[in-house]
Amino acid sequence: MHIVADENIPLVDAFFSDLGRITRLPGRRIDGHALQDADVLLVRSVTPVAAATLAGTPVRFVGTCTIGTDHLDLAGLAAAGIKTASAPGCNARGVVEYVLSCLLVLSERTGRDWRKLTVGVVGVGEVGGRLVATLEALDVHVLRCDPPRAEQAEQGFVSLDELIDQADVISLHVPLEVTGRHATRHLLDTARLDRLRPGAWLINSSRGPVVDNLALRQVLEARGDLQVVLDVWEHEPDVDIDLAVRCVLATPHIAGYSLDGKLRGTEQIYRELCSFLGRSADKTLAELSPSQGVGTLLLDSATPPEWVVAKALRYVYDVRDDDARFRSMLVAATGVTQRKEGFDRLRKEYPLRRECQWLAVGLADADGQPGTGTRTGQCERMLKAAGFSGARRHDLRG
Ligand SMILES: NC(=O)C1=CN([C@@H]2O[C@H](COP(=O)(O)OP(=O)(O)OC[C@H]3O[C@@H](n4cnc5c(N)ncnc54)[C@H](O)[C@@H]3O)[C@@H](O)[C@H]2O)C=CC1
Ligand SMILES: O=C(O)C(=O)[C@H](O)COP(=O)(O)O
Repeated sequence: MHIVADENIPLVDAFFSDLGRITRLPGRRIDGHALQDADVLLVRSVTPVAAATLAGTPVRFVGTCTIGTDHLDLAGLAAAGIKTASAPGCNARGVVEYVLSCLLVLSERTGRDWRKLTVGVVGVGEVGGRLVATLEALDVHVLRCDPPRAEQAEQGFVSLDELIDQADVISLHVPLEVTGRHATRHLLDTARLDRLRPGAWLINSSRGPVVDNLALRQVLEARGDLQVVLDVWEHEPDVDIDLAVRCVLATPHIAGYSLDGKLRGTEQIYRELCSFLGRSADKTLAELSPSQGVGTLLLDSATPPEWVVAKALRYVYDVRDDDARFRSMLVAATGVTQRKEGFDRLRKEYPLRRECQWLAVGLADADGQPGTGTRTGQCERMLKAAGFSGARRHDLRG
């Protein structure tokens, strides 16, 4: 069996080499020509796959090691008898940590405490659902908007227009759907962007075209009060530089780029392929992936819990690093080609990032003894709510 795989799928050899011969290619260079004798195609989000691309090739299975599937023509591939698989939820936690980091930075920049704001989450699936759960566990007031779920008679949702009227912060987590009753392309158009509350924060880490980028640039030119964070862009990797400079934070589609998230994506597609082939999936991520955490961070259990949580979050992931790298690439690039290459390079060479679960947070008092008292309890509770499952009272005396 011949497997053609995007070169940016980690552990592809470890998982798939027993199943067949693997050819690794840059995702944007995978086309019909490269698949002439391929049986299996493993992609990431940058490779559009239509039935026409695979016509005349032996490909019978297409797996994307991502959550999003908008780059796959699912209906066309199914009609052509080609099995498709994706990796639901694989990097959802990374996106939640990205959004939490953005909230910390926006708080610092505006002087508004994010925990006292109303956060509107649009799209309450794998990512949005985890974000809602985390924010609510941190006692943040959340509004949920998900018309497809609301239509299933589920309770607790508001319409998008109600959310826009009431939310101080809007975070988008919908799939990109170009057609249909719940289409999301340009879900935020000029009319809705104009109606954002004064000083609203908008975070888009879903897909670029969910926000009309030209309209957003024009609205930002007129409204300096809005605080916008974009991780995803219309026409990626060709980023509108005039829009990027108007964003408080701008990053190159890396919200979900924890190593853990990428590895889970590889494992999920390995399992899907084994099931398609009728083979048992005998390899596991637990055996193949790095098992070590990112160390221990000692924090003073007598300091306010929100400081403790902010410090631990910054230690694990700080979106300002990605923002700085992206901006310096945009400034250094001369012309569109270099900007596009720079966008892809930042993603390909993305630094090691682990998730909060891997950081052991030790809570000790100023004398190095395990924290006691109400505040330590609050710190522990908030750390666990934020995802630091390894938070403990720590004794420095050994
Ligand atoms: N920037 C990044 O690195 C990443 C981006 N993503 C993007 O985030 C998207 C969401 O991911 P998941 O939560 O895992 O997807 P999901 O499919 O689990 O959840 C999406 C939710 O959006 C809802 N929805 C659909 N149309 C809607 C509409 N018009 N208005 C409001 N809600 C609507 C659905 O009912 C569903 O509950 C992905 O499709 C992908 O495009 C995902 C992972 C990483
Ligand atoms: O999983 C998704 O959906 C994402 O948006 C991924 O973060 C995309 O990563 P790449 O596939 O573009 O590496």
